[in-house]
Amino acid sequence: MGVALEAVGLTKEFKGFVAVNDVSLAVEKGTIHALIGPNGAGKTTCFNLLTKFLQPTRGKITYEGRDITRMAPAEIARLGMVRSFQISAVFPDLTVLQNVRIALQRRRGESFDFWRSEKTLARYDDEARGHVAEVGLSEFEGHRAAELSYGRKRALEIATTLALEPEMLLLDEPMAGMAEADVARISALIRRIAKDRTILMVEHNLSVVADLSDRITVLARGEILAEGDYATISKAPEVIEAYIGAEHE
Ligand SMILES: Nc1ncnc2c1ncn2[C@@H]1O[C@H](COP(=O)(O)OP(=O)(O)OP(=O)(O)O)[C@@H](O)[C@H]1O
Repeated sequence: MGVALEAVGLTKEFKGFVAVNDVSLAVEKGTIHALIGPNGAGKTTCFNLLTKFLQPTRGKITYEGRDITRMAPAEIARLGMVRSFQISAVFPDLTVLQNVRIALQRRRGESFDFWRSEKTLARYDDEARGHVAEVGLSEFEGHRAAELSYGRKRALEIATTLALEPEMLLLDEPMAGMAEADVARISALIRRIAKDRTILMVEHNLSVVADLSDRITVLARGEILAEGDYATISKAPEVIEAYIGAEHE
């Protein structure tokens, strides 16, 4: 299928402290790739580098073969690589459908004064309903976002991200703060949206990682410790040691 996102020699130093050290990884198109590791491993820093929220000290990042190392997050979003939950703000007082409609409007680069013309916006409704259905929120389309359960808010955030028509989604701990029932629902949702998209996620919940990921990169102390499918990495002695060691730190 080919590579969607690739990092070569990615390094980030904070005042001499090396948070990410010479990390190279390739996310294959059409796969779910997870970035895991014990606390302080450098996952968030690495994720912020890949999504261009941080500038690397050294290294190169390419998306679909294009050098994106110096690009801004908005530029790479236009190329089809979108980070969820940060870019797509949810407006609590607007309904589910209105929130997705606004995201559609933003994608088209149209004016943001959505309150003026209900008529103009009505033509987005069909498309918005499609995204709402894709994340399983159809019966809530008229509910204010603020009224939704935590898990459904996350589903709405994903819907607003899908409105940007990403080919690749970067998910930052999609299961964080989720109740057990929501974990199952969001997992199913991620699997569904991954059918024709590429996904890279940082996730702490290892059973979710085991369940969803085609490939996993394990970081520890800023470096890649192991890479492979879950069966492979969960058996690797260095991975077991890093997780156990981290518990005792
Ligand atoms: N802006 C910063 N300035 C200085 N040090 C930083 C900065 N951001 C991160 N670090 C350090 O880099 C290391 C890696 O942090 P990072 O947040 O990337 O790890 P993580 O794997 O995401 O951890 P966690 O699972 O606990 O969120 C940590 O030691 C952290 O203190």
